Amino acid sequence: MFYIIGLGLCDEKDITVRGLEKERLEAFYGKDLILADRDMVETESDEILRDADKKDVALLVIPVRVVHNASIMNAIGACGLQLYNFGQTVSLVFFSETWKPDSFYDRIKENADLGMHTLVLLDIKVKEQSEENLARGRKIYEPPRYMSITQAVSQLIEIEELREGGILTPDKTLAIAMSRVGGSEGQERIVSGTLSELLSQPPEVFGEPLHSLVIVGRRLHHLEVEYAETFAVNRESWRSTARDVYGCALD
Ligand SMILES: C[S@@+](CC[C@H](N)C(=O)[O-])C[C@H]1O[C@@H](n2cnc3c(N)ncnc32)[C@H](O)[C@@H]1O
Repeated sequence: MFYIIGLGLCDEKDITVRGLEKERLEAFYGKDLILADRDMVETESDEILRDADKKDVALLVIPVRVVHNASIMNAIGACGLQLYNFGQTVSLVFFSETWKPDSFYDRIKENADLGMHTLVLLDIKVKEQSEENLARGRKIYEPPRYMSITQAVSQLIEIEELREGGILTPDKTLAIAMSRVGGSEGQERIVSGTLSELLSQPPEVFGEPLHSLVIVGRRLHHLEVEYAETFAVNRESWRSTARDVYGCALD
């Protein structure tokens, strides 16, 4: 008996299918298992059925319901900045000697021109193969790497120096570093300051990965300043930058 399992997403090469392991499915349904994604079931199942002996084939569709997850895209509101005032989210990838993609800068600039905050997601490298292992087809993976806040801020400043758009000025641009937002007791860290203040902090200040960074936009309400001030490296400079550089009306 052949079974065609129709799921929203699945990949015959990958043993994990939406949390169901192929082996477990096989143990349950028997060895002759064909995994098919929904499109395949809809468009190619006839072909699969033709290939097999029709009387021995059953199409089994497992109903899937999407449960929407919590996301950093809204959890970021924990920093005190108004979610309505965020612009486009950007991703910052690990720079190498030869590869320094900087298109994120244009997006931050577009947000900055509208006075909007920018959520910067930091690169993570998990289950990466070295070029050699990849070329030789060896399934040996490098240790996981997570971009730190210090590295992210350095990369932002490096590109600012190249592009000179005046949007990521070390002593004048406010930012909020966040890690393990929504994590269990004592894991979440939120640290606010100018880019140069964040850059001068020792790594332990930012806690364990995952990390994200928010670049504060000019459309800054005094309540946002006051809330995020509770996380400031230096409350006085946080307030004075918000007042003098961002033009925020503070007492
Ligand atoms: C590839 S993105 C995936 C985002 C995920 N799909 C979500 O919506 O939360 C991974 C990046 O999101 C950010 N991130 C995810 N969870 C986070 C958390 N709890 N705290 C801080 N940053 C987080 C980090 O920048 C991390 O490197």
